[in-house]
Amino acid sequence: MKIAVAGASGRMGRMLVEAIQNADDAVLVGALGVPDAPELGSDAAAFLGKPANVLIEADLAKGLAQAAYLIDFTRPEGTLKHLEYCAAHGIKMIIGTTGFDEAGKAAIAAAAKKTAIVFAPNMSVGVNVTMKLLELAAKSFSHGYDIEIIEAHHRHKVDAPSGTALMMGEVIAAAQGRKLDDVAVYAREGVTGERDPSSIGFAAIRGGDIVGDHTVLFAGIGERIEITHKSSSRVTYVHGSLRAARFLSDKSTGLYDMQDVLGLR
Ligand SMILES: NC(=O)C1=CN([C@@H]2O[C@H](COP(=O)(O)OP(=O)(O)OC[C@H]3O[C@@H](n4cnc5c(N)ncnc54)[C@H](OP(=O)(O)O)[C@@H]3O)[C@@H](O)[C@H]2O)C=CC1
Ligand SMILES: O=C(O)C1=N[C@H](C(=O)O)C[C@H](O)C1
Repeated sequence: MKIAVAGASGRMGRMLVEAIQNADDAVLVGALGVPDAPELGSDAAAFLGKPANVLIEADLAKGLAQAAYLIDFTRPEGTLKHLEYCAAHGIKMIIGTTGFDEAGKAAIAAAAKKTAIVFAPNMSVGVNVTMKLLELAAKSFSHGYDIEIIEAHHRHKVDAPSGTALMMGEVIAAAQGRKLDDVAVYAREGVTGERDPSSIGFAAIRGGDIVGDHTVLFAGIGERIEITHKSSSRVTYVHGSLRAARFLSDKSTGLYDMQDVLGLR
């Protein structure tokens, strides 16, 4: 697989570069960075002490010249720019970026008519299996249980709630025949009044180097159930991304997520 990495000097980008360098079935053929970034023009694998002979480029035509796949963990505005180029040139995309608005998600769906895309807020096997547990729990606890989603991430994360927490909310709401937009409560402050029993609440914690923790609390009278996933390393997202690229190898168009990749649908 001829893969380019966007955000090549970011937390996920670097780990992806390293994993591709170590994979038998993948080769790094491109690396993207933002204009004016100090890393531009340097070797994407320089931090490993073993060059990949691939320079970090801001020009998409240069950075993606040989790419069949782009793995993108950047920011919504960056991903959407890359998306336009990839759709026009038939480059398959694995999108891990979070924080898209509805228009951004619609643009990804439209681009998937021209190229094949895996778009998922969490590439780890564990989180995606947890989604199935949540579906089951949500059906069983649809009455009499208050639902709260608590997530914790490192101090550098810029979006809240996390994409994973939002997906958990969507999965739970759908399992209960509801729409997350109608029931989500994203913040509480001051005299809030009693909890609306139909709501799904969110709380976001930011601090230190927390990789990514998610807990869903089903709080009833006399008992509470907590379903928790904790990431201790980004390596699970990296492995999931490469698995997603392999999944796309025989697809030319279409929008998929990690439930499709892992056969969990
Ligand atoms: N789906 C999943 O499994 C996971 C998703 N994520 C998501 O991936 C994204 C990146 O996370 P992380 O690696 O921690 O973040 P980092 O900030 O470490 O890396 C982001 C990279 O993208 C670059 N970038 C920033 N803005 C733009 C832009 N407008 N256009 C192009 N490139 C840009 C940054 O360059 P510079 O530093 O020069 O600004 C940096 O290299 C986040 O949205 C996060 O939520 C993270 C982990 C797992
Ligand atoms: O920004 C991160 O770090 C992460 N972002 C993703 C999200 O928003 O859900 C996935 C993971 O939790 C790490």
